[in-house]
Amino acid sequence: KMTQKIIKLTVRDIRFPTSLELHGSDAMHTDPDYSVAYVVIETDQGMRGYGLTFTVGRGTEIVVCAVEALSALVVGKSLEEIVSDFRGFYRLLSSDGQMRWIGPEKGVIQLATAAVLNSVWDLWARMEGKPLWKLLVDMEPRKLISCIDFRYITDALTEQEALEILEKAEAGKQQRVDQMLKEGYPAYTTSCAWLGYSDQLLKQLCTDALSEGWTKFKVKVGADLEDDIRRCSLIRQMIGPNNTLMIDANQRWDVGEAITWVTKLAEYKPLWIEEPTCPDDILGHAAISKALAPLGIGVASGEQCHNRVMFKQFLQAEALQFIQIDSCRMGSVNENLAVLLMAHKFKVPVCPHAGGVGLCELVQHLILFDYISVSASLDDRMCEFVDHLHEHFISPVVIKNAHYMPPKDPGYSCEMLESSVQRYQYPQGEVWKQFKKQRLTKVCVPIIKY
Ligand SMILES: C[C@H](O)[C@@H](O)CC(=O)C(=O)O
Ligand SMILES: [Mg+2]
Repeated sequence: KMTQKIIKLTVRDIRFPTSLELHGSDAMHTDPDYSVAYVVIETDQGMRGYGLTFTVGRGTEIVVCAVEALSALVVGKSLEEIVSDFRGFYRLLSSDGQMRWIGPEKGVIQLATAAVLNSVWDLWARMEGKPLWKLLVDMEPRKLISCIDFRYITDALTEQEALEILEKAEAGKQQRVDQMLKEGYPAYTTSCAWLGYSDQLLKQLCTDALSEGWTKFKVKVGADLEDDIRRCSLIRQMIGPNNTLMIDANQRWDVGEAITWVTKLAEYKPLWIEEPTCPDDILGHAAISKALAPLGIGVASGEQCHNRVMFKQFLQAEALQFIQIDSCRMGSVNENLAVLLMAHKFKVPVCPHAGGVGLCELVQHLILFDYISVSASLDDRMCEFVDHLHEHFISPVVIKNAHYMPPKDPGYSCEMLESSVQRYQYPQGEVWKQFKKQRLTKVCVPIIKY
């Protein structure tokens, strides 16, 4: 099976008009249309692998172009060739002598790398007949290590150290698999409190979430302090003192501003402030972490952290207390493995970013692997959940009692319903043609203040 050659790669621009109802809105992304560059690879024997990367609307066409530019590096290869030297293949994609100039390993080209490699991992897991998390959990530590590009991170984590972490976690692995199959992985919800939601909607969604068993909630902040105080106070009252609250500013502030603003929200006892400032400002995050530590508030970031080298520095600078990996921002599973192992060495809990479209479906595999094969701990750990657009996936996430239940279907859970792909393809899908016809260029209610 593994000798099958990949003979075709297609990529499509799929957009969902989520901005109409301000789903996903935050202080910086006021009108996101949750979207994906959706990749399908096909072998000479008709097997398919599915992959995607997430975007928020305009610009997806640029990611599609970048995927097309990478496709020549994949088409013609057999899965055997790829996975027998996955590190080499990762490098081929991320360090192509000409294309690396438009990165390297960041921005659009890294999103495209993620989409392509996600489809390769999906194909591999399908060929093995396992969900991706199980493929990873069953893999020999040495084989896992051979998928990681350690270039630029050996000052923080050597191959030998990574191997030792994985070998040490072999003990008790089966028990943790059984536990996950029974209980699932703990999750928190961001669905109640997008920035553009009214107080009434927030209350309704929070009431529903509490009745469904959610105990951890994230609220968007950062556009207007008075609004933040009102919303945080409302949600804290609703969830009570013992449930967990997190706040997310999506990069809105300068460093000093972040410290003063969050100090004013401290009485609502947030566990973390997420993305307080520019996602590239490592020393800024370190300063914020230091200033907020006496208030018991940690700093979380990662959804726009573009590669392992950035995460390495955040860890070295003690700039984050929660690491938020993302399945579609960095170089797929390969690069996420490096970050999970570094986070473990630096003793920083991983709480993945999910939501968007497809991000929950994908990242659940990585966090299950983290618990079973790396961290062996659930302390201070939880995976984000957002309740949008799961109906477009062939194997949507299963949430039970606020926990992710491990996926059972083979693959990386990336495959979308072909009917959804056709309907939402931009701009030719029926949904977008309809908007054009009605000249309804998606008018958003401007309730977000600047
Ligand atoms: C634009 C996205 O919805 C973003 O707000 C998501 C996010 O920050 C999160 O889920 O965390
Ligand atoms: Mg966020």
